[in-house]
Amino acid sequence: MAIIEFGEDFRWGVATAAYQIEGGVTEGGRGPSIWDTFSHTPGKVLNGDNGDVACDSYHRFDEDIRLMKELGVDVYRFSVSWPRIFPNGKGEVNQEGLDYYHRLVDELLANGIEPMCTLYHWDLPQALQDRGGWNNRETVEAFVAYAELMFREFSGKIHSWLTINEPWCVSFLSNYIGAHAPGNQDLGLAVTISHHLLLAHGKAVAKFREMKTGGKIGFAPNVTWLEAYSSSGEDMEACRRGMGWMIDWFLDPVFNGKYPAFMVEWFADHGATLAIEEGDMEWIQQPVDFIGINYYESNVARHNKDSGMLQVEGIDMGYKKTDIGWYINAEGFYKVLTFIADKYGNIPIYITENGICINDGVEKGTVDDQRRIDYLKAHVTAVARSIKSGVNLKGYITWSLLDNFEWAEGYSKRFGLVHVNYRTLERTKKESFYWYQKLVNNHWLEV
Ligand SMILES: CCOCCOc1ccc(-c2cn(C[C@@H]3NC[C@@H](O)[C@H]3O)nn2)cc1
Repeated sequence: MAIIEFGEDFRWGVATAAYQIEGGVTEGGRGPSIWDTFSHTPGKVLNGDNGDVACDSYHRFDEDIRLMKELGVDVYRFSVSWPRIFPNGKGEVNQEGLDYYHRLVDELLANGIEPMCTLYHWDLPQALQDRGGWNNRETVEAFVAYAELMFREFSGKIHSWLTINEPWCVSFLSNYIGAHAPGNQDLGLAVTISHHLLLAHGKAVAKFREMKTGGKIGFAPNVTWLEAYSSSGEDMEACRRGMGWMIDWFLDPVFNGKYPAFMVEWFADHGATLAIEEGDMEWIQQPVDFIGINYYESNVARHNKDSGMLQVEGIDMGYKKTDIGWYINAEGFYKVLTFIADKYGNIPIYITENGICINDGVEKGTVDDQRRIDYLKAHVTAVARSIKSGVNLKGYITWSLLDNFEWAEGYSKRFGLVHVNYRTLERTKKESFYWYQKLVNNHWLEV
């Protein structure tokens, strides 16, 4: 057995998101979001599931925080439901919504847990969607106004902020592939939305700097690693396109002030062009303090002209799969982290999401999720390897504390260290909870 060690200043956490855990969708003055609309549209979410109740964390966050305290985590990454703060997306502020998040944050601080706040984790106020949503530049300004209010309201309490979670999912998964809310399938629309998301991010960062409220701010792209099936140019280029879509398209503008030319050209060849206005790129490249990286899977891929818009075909190499069908490949985690550090300079990185869907149920009062322990062990080891290789990694936040509403998969897919019975809302600690507790408190693990 080998011992993998982490420094005492390396931070450990758990992550959730508002629409996936809160419930209480008509309580406390909350307005509807696009995920309320989408989940209540027949056929959009598996089994017709929705977030109306979810884990009922709107009423049970004290219990959730007791679990975090028992884990011993340093950080809780949660998201704020924009329509709880601005029920109509902008204009009138809902004080009950602010009060709820003050109670949550105060309880975290009272338990010595640092709040890391994601401002946008996909639950756009429906009122803004009715006016074009992220396709409308008005939504960019509404996001900045929302961010400004949150920075001011929680100044002194929240010191770590993330603007946008997984902009690839918000733009391309939700408006080109169409699997997530609002479910459009238009590449041009998705490309425009990706630009507006980056603009919203950059303008919010600029507002954060202007307000001088203290703390750090970043954003949380989701990434993957695609290993080329062969050393042929076409296979290597296919993998660059696949990763360029998720990584370079979002990080190049923020860190280098321009979109990757090879992707701009590829999208243009498919009828999707960027409408960049004067000053946009200057807003987008506002320096961030850190970047959140969300990683789940990687694969082997090759060129296939008949394989979708990108002409990238994944190859089943026989890697073990999770219960949501994603490949398990911790080597890809190490490779993508070193790739990002090499390409974008050694910006401080938090892993803001990494975890596995394992649907094991409760037996004899526990969940023997050894496969989750194996996944976490391998991926935390990849994090340690990255640190030893010079990647400026500051912390690891696992997805997720609780089983929760996994978007279009509904409640069928379980990512939590804690099992949730969606009928009784009873929380049950899984074996992985105790494994993570030991890692978090020891700062080392045996592999
Ligand atoms: C080509 C067709 O593809 C159809 C589905 O394609 C995807 C891709 C990616 C995802 C996805 C889900 N998650 C986990 C979440 N991250 C944020 C947090 O809320 C977690 O619940 N990350 N990525 C889902 C579906």
